[in-house]
Amino acid sequence: MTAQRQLLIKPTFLQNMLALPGKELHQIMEKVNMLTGDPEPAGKVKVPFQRYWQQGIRLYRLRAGHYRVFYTFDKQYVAIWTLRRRDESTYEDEVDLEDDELTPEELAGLEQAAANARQRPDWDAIIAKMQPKEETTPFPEPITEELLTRLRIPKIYHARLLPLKTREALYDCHGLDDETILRLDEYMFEKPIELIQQEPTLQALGGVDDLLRYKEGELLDFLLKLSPEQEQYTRWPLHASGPTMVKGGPGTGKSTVALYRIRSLLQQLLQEKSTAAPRILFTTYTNALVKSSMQLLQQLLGDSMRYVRVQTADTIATDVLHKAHAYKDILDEKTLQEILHKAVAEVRFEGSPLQQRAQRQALIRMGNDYLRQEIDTFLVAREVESLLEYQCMARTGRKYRLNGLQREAVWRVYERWKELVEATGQETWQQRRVRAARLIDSLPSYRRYDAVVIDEAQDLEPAALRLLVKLCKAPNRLFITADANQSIYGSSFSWKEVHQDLNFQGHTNILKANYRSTQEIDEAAHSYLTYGALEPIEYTTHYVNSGPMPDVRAVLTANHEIQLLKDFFTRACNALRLTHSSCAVLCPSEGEGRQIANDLRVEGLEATFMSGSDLNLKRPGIKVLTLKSAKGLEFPVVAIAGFLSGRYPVIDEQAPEDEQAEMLARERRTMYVAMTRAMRALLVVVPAQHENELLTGFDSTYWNLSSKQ
Ligand SMILES: Nc1ncnc2c1ncn2[C@@H]1O[C@H](COP(=O)(O)OP(=O)(O)OP(=O)(O)O)[C@@H](O)[C@H]1O
Repeated sequence: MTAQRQLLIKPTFLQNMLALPGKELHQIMEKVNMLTGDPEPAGKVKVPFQRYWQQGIRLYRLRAGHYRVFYTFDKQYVAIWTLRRRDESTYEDEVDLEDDELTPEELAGLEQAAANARQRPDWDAIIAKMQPKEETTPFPEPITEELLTRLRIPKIYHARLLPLKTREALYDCHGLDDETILRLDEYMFEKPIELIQQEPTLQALGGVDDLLRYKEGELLDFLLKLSPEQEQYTRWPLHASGPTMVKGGPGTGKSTVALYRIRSLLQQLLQEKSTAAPRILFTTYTNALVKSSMQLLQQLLGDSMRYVRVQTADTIATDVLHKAHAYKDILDEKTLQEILHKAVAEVRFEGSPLQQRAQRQALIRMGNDYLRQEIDTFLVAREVESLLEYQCMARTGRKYRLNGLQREAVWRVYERWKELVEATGQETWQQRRVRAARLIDSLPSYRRYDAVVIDEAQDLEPAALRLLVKLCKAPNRLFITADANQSIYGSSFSWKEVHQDLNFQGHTNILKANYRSTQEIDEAAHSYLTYGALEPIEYTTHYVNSGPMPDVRAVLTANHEIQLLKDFFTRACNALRLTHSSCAVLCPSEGEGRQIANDLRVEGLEATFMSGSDLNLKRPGIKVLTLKSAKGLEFPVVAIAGFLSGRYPVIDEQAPEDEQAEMLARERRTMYVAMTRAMRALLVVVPAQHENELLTGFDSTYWNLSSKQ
């Protein structure tokens, strides 16, 4: 008897299943069950689907009454992709094949064709085929009460849906939620196999029973099937000799692995008799990421979520200060700028008049922005205690070299700045993190965690990391994910410099397959980052998805920009079978973002600007965000726009050249992060009338520039 393979499914198949009437459902479930025992092609019943094999997709189909089940398999699993009603007129190529039983030679020929297949399909041709050819596309069958009930479409929408006759009317119908639109669309018009291929693969651990429970509404979600490479990193043993770090380019699944790692840690801890009730801390960079991680963890852990705390490092730092009765308010931006101006104006230098003049000039050349960065992310965050220490330090990550005299000038300003800040009774975020990391040692009653998982660590300051390390009961229970090239706030530092426990030697792994973006988007973003990268960027070596090349378009006016965005979103949504809720515009600042959201609304598109602290990704319509607040998130369709004012990037032209280069590199990394949020379609809109260093360097090998201008 052959061993049962693991059952995997694509979301499209789940949608198909919902539409099945009861009798057919049982017939299909029997076939699916049978496939997990024996998926090998056999006679006319289970055959390779020739058209897709020639494109390199090893798809098979199985006859099941009035339906066909489309699936792939290997030694370990069977993955069910979709279910289609048999309709001889629609599937002529299948009918041809079906009548001809394949000989072993023909099958070998298909194997060869699949092996030789081009890696990148002709997306222009595929998309052209997906676009509606006529003005209206009628539904192939009427919408009925019975159908809506089977599809689990909420009763409140029925009256609105019953009179609809065309696809366009469905998308134009007000007051429907996106899930309803997509569910009906998917039922009426079959989704192209190329798009189903790009869907994540889910695990039905309980086999067909899980599918039946889903149909009954008892099971709401399925877990993602991780790759063997990812799986391995979720299982790093509890008793490893040191902390673990997982690196990897954007979209390689670092956050996903971190979340699954928690599940595995929890299972291990619960098995260990010595741990009463395990406590695990998961931290990530922003509140928006905290929210989305909590939702995923809830799905992953169910009731065991009670053992996990999800927070930003800053929330924890604040909590520590409250517990230590040492809380201070955070200084606002305006006061901070005034304090720095005052410190620079009042600072007294030592040495000869010539030396004093040289120090003053050094400060002027540096500019206040640079000085502020030096104080915040270097002197305060790295807890430099004396001028001597500062003079001897390697300033890792800072391009602009400072000689002894210049360092002394900065140090004197820093001393005055500290006094002025202290006089306000308030503090900066950097100071708060440092104080919390120190105070935690004086709080033995503050509960430590059995394990700490830190996501997006590249942007955490050393003090925040140190605090998190101290909160973990043992260094080998630390798990960190990071990608230096996505660092958009701080500059790089060495982990061991932060804390002796952060020694990752022998415990650093690199994820190499990108699951989020198409190969075309990821490669285009990499080519753009060539200037600005902090680490070599040739990490990613395998892509799961492919699609058309991303576009760069130049515009002259705001109106032109809005028309371009509107056209891009409409085309992309049509081709990818999505609604506008899957689209995002990423802008350099809140001002530009609000304006674009407003202009899109005037054009009749639902669009909302969302600030970093006010993200609601479930909200229908186009999301408009700043480049920075999109960190860690993802959207199927992304446009980067809002540069017409010519105000970005903000680079102080008075600053020394090295420093300007450093600022530009940071801005380019921010753009890179924004580009890599796109899953399937990406457009960058640049101003036509002025050159901008941030918006140059689009190589035509990777970017579609044909329509630039
Ligand atoms: N094995 C997998 N199969 C299918 N999808 C996956 C797999 N692993 C990750 N994904 C999906 O890929 C996307 C990117 O994953 P994730 O956010 O974990 O990547 P990341 O490396 O943390 O990205 P970034 O650093 O760019 O924020 C998510 O939608 C995730 O669900």
